[in-house]
Amino acid sequence: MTATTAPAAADADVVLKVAGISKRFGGLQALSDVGVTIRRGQVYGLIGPNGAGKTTFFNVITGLYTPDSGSFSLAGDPYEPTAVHKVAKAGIARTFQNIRLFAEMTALENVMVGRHVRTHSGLIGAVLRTPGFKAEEAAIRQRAQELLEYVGIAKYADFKARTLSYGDQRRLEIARALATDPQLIALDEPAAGMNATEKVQLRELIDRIRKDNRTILLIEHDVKLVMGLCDRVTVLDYGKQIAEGTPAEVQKNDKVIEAYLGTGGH
Ligand SMILES: Nc1ncnc2c1ncn2[C@@H]1O[C@H](COP(=O)(O)OP(=O)(O)OP(=O)(O)O)[C@@H](O)[C@H]1O
Repeated sequence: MTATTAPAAADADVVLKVAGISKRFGGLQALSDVGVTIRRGQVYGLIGPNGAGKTTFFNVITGLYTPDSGSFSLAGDPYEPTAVHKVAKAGIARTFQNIRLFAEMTALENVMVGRHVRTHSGLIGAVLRTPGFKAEEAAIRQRAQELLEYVGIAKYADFKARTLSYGDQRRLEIARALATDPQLIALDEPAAGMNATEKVQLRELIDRIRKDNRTILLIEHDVKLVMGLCDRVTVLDYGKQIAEGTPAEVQKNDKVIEAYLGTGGH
């Protein structure tokens, strides 16, 4: 391979590339020049002590916060993370630390809402119930049902979201995110509040999503889960990226030990 073709080939499987992200809240520099490169099929972890900037980073790349600086590309195309719906359309789906489902809608309907990001009939079609809308709606319903099966909660399809257990609500959020056919699925503390059995099941699900060649960005406080699951990890501390590498590499990093692991975890 020649030197000129190598960079292009090396970048061909890059899903998310962000560089130079900075974000200040008043006098607080929440992110300073943070960048990540995430490749297709990777589970990429973002860890760091409380207040390190993980959620801010997530919020910036998913359009909730406007960064002060930074460049963004998704599957080789630049994207502007200026609004949540634009980011979803561009191909990043996310879940939230505090689950955000439509509590009074059924599990199936929650996933169908996610699918609507990729539909065409729009609001007018929905109101007039045009034939095109009805056919599309049937396809959406079927795909939503398949996704509930995929995450293991098909039997709750007709249950209101609020009646599902905590672990199942998190699975439902993942199904809804997958319904958008994302290039990247960003999971914000998916294991928070889960018991040991639920964590094992979550790990299996994330592994399965990866094997299906999806790409995952993960914020997680459970260091064991992150280290066992992720291909690469970035460690933030006070808004700065203090380490990047494989789990084995970052675990050995002195700055990480001092800033994070050495404190006994958070
Ligand atoms: N909207 C905001 N306005 C002002 N300050 C904010 C805002 N969001 C976050 N911060 C501050 O930015 C810093 C980084 O917070 P962030 O929530 O990103 O950290 P984190 O790593 O996700 O923490 P945790 O693990 O506790 O969720 C913190 O000092 C926080 O208080």
